[in-house]
Amino acid sequence: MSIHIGAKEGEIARTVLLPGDPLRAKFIAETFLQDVVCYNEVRGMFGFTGTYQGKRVSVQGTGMGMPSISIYVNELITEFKVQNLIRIGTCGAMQEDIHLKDVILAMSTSTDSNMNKLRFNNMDYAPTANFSLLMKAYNNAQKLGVPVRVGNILSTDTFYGDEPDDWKHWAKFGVLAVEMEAAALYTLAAKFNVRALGIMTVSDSFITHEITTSEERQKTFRNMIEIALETALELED
Ligand SMILES: O=P(O)(O)O[C@H]1O[C@H](CO)[C@@H](O)[C@H]1O
Ligand SMILES: O=c1cc[nH]c(=O)[nH]1
Repeated sequence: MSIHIGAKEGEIARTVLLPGDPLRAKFIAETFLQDVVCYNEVRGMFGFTGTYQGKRVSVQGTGMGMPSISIYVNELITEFKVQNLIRIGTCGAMQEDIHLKDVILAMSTSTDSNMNKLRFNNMDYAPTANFSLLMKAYNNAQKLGVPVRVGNILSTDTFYGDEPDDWKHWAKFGVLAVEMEAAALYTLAAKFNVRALGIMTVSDSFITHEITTSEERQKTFRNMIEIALETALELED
């Protein structure tokens, strides 16, 4: 048991899927896993362990933003010995050729957060996905027939920015989409020498101002979740 996760020793699998929304964790556990046990309800941040095609997998909500995910990731790694962390989130598209419901594998993350500036004495660190996880996820997406984009994303501290055009600067430099957690996840995974990857589904577009309906979200989240679970099958404990 850790401060924010009420699981007992051994109740969390070595591979954990990390949605921001704890209700997405519940949906995934109920829809995709067998023999499910809910190991955490602290703060309503549900965590479940079950099996997918016989493989033990956990799914843990992280909340929104880098301070929140950092708490869960720290505890999952240091207290529960988690080795593989796969974020499954939503993001906003910042390029014209990225559309609603597209799936993005975040190879690297830019950020406007100060967390790593503090950590690295005001110098820049480049949070990067684990290549083995990235390659496995890419190959599984191909096998499942799900087209994916691979590239740099933005992890922001501000869902509601002050200036409506702030995102355009990142877009000009090829950043694909924006979310709010991957930079912290990748940094902590590197710090503790474990593996991390972010898989994101586009839920809205900064270009067209379209947003997905809840039905569309549910259906397309399936693609991202299946990529993550098929990847989990290939990982050693
Ligand atoms: O859908 P999730 O995983 O929560 O991810 C995205 O959605 C939230 C903002 O609405 C942020 O957490 C952002 O990263
Ligand atoms: O952080 C996020 C997530 C989804 N869409 C956005 O625009 N931002």
